[in-house]
Amino acid sequence: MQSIQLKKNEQIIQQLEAKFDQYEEGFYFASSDNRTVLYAFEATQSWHNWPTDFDSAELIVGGQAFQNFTGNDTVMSSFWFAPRIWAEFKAETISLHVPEEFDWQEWLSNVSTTVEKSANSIVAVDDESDWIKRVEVLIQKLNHDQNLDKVVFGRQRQIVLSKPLESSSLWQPLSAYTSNYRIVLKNKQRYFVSVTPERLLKVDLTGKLYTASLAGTAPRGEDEAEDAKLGSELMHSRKNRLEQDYVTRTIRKALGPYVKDLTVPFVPKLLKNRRVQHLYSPITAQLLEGQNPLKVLQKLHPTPALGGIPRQEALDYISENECYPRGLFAGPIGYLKSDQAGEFAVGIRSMMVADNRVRLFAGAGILAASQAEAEYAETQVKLEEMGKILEEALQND
Ligand SMILES: C=C(O[C@@H]1C=C(C(=O)O)C=C[C@H]1O)C(=O)O
Repeated sequence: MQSIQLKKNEQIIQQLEAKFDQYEEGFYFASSDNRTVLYAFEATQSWHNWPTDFDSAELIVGGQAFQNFTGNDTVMSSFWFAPRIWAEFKAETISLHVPEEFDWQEWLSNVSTTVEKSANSIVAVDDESDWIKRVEVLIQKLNHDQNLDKVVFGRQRQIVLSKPLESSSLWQPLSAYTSNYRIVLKNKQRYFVSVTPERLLKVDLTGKLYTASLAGTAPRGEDEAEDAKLGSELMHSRKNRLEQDYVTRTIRKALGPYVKDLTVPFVPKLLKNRRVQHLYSPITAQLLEGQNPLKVLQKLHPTPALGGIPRQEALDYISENECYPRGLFAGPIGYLKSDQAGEFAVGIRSMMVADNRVRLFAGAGILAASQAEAEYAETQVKLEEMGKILEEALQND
């Protein structure tokens, strides 16, 4: 491999975005703190489960299905790859990693940045109309079953478009979400797209580890006063504080054997997204010598923010009672470098695009004290986050 340093500019960014059309495998990852921006293309090695034996790869990228899905539906199943070509943003430059003897100038310029546009629109929507009923059944069960405390129950909105959605129309709407992760994973003609706020794991070169406990949701207010009121109600809601505390305790326990110097703030803060706000506790620790970030990731996933409590009972409930497999929704998605630095987010506020078919995903943590209608309203707002991106993308298409 060789790495070329280029001065960062709009034209190169557009060329990298346009490369998604040319490759069967592509990955874009921008972190919510905007410290990491990566583009990666073309698999030299790929995995359909947790990656193993990747000693010679400088970088691996991809995502793990929420529960290992064994169907052959690309992107619904786990997909990781070691890229042949990748670009990483630095403060003023872009470092382009390509094979030796590679004509990178020709590669960069060989793109068509003007895609032909023609109107695209939504022609059908299928929205799991019995979801509220199924949540009522779940709430009953949580009230009577001693062996189940929390289940994050998911739903999918399936949309048919009048023509396939072009990846080129996604970049502009995604770029507005600078306080969230922006992630695109392409495998064959399918894209998984996420603007998640949720970090699952970040490990830096010194082995410092960052994760977070995120659960409990309220909408954003129309104005500052209403927003502060909704935030304060969330901070003081017993049900939401309990839900978030479960997540924090489970993360602490899962990390225990692998880290030292674990710190968790005493009380959560509010994490504000465009349409929702959450209870949030950033957690830091130091990875013990000889421990590997992928192993820690496998121990963390799924946290009760996405699965439930107890873990296995909740996972069984999800696979038996949600209408469709989640695929990459709510699974870990990110990258790991050979120097063991890496970052993985949780693939929520997301959609899967397969030609002219789109699935939007959302879920809500259900406890015995939950109200089905309120949980439905919460998932509606969560669906909106990616729904608005889709609407804008259709206008650009
Ligand atoms: C499952 C989702 O969100 C998760 C569930 C939350 C909740 O129940 O309050 C909050 C944040 C996420 O951990 C989603 O957005 O689809």
